[in-house]
Amino acid sequence: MNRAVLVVGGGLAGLTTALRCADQGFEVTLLEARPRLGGAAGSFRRGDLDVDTGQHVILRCYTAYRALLRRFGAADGIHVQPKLRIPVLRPDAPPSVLRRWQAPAPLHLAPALLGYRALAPAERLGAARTALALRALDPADPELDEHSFGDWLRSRGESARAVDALWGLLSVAALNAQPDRSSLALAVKVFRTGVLDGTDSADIGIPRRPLGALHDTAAHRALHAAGVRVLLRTKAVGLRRDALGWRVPVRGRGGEDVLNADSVVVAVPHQHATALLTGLPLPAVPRWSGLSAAPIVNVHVHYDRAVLAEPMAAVLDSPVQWLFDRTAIAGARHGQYLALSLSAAQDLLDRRTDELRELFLPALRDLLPAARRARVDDFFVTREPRATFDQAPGTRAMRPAADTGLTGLVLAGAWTATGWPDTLEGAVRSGERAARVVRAATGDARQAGVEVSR
Ligand SMILES: Cc1cc2nc3c(=O)[nH]c(=O)nc-3n(C[C@H](O)[C@H](O)[C@H](O)COP(=O)(O)OP(=O)(O)OC[C@H]3O[C@@H](n4cnc5c(N)ncnc54)[C@H](O)[C@@H]3O)c2cc1C
Repeated sequence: MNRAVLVVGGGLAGLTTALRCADQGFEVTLLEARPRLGGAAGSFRRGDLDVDTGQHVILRCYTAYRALLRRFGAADGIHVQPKLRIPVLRPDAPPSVLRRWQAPAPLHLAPALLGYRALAPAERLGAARTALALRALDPADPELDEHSFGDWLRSRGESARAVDALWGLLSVAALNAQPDRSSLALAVKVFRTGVLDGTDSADIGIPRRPLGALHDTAAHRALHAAGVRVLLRTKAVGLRRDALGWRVPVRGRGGEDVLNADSVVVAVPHQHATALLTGLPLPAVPRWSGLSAAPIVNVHVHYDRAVLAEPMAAVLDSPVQWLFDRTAIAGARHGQYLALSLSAAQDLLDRRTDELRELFLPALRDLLPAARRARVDDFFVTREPRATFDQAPGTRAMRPAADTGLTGLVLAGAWTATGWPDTLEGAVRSGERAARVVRAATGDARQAGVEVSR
């Protein structure tokens, strides 16, 4: 068996690939261009605060991601609520709560839909009917990916209010796109796997430690224990093959070098993969070059006192979308530190911090009476212009398989063809798949359980 595997990219996809390949007996080197592991799901320090590059939320149905955290010895780093409960705030209106029952699916959602005060009673009944129709759709049906979620909802008779205040409330956060810009196939995946098919699938998990503690510190320990060599601040700048295997020129703190490997797993975002693989005969590259990116903006507000009584809340009829209390997670020593997660944030990305301050502080005062009397001690903004790929109709055909068709060259990443949206769960599943392809191509394909082209 050819033993040396090089994994390029230390996000969740690369971390998973590296661990799985090491478990299979390969000699694994993991390259990461940044000084830390975790990719899009990391943290940085600002004064006394540990700030996540973007607030992340998981669902109980993220089984692969949660298994990876267990492998990191960090399963307690996420608190999963015992039963789905989402407070929904509106300015000048009493809050609603979306919650589930302990009943067989889809009955578990009856109270959430029928008691949801943000919709009129007829809209709630309509939404219950739409949920049943959605449950009959197959997310793997390629035809669904040709349509937008918004068009499909309207074809079912959903009102603009229901699209916005119920379906969009969840799908914008899950797909980082408005319903009219979201692939119906991916929306079906989100609502079936994430909400409708299992009683407890949608129970929400929120990190109770900074993402860096989970995906960098704890990941390093697991990689070390598995014998993976980790090279940080080391960027792959090309890729070529000769008779002896793959050659990967890299640039790092020590200057330039060329690393050799029998297999290379490219686990970098799609734009980087395109640049890295230029010149190789890969028919999938022109297809995935059609993928574009969508931004997420986080607005961070540190108040001198508590203003939000919930660990998190969704918001309607306001520029605020979702609110998270990050005080304890970030190690804030006083007051309350909130993060506002703003998905599909194309309109906010280029606005100056003082403009966002003028927009969001009054919006928070409208939602949270205690914020009207509170002093703002810190206000800052984090912007991720390429947070996810743009999960629009037609993107299914652009997402490549792990197996590139070139022996020993494998793809991973949340943007590859996982069937999942661009999420932590998709990233981890892509890494698992990539490790199976590496093994199949170099060793016992039958045992790996995958088909590989040669
Ligand atoms: C603000 C924000 C909020 C999000 N919220 C959620 C959420 O709530 N729930 C959820 O499930 N998902 C969420 N996501 C999506 C989730 O973070 C991603 O799907 C996932 O982290 C992607 O992992 P990945 O390994 O595929 O890619 P990445 O995390 O992008 O990792 C790729 C790595 O490759 C490295 N790299 C790139 N080029 C090179 C090179 N040439 N050489 C070496 N290294 C290289 C990069 O530095 C990076 O570390 C969010 C993302 C963002 C940005």
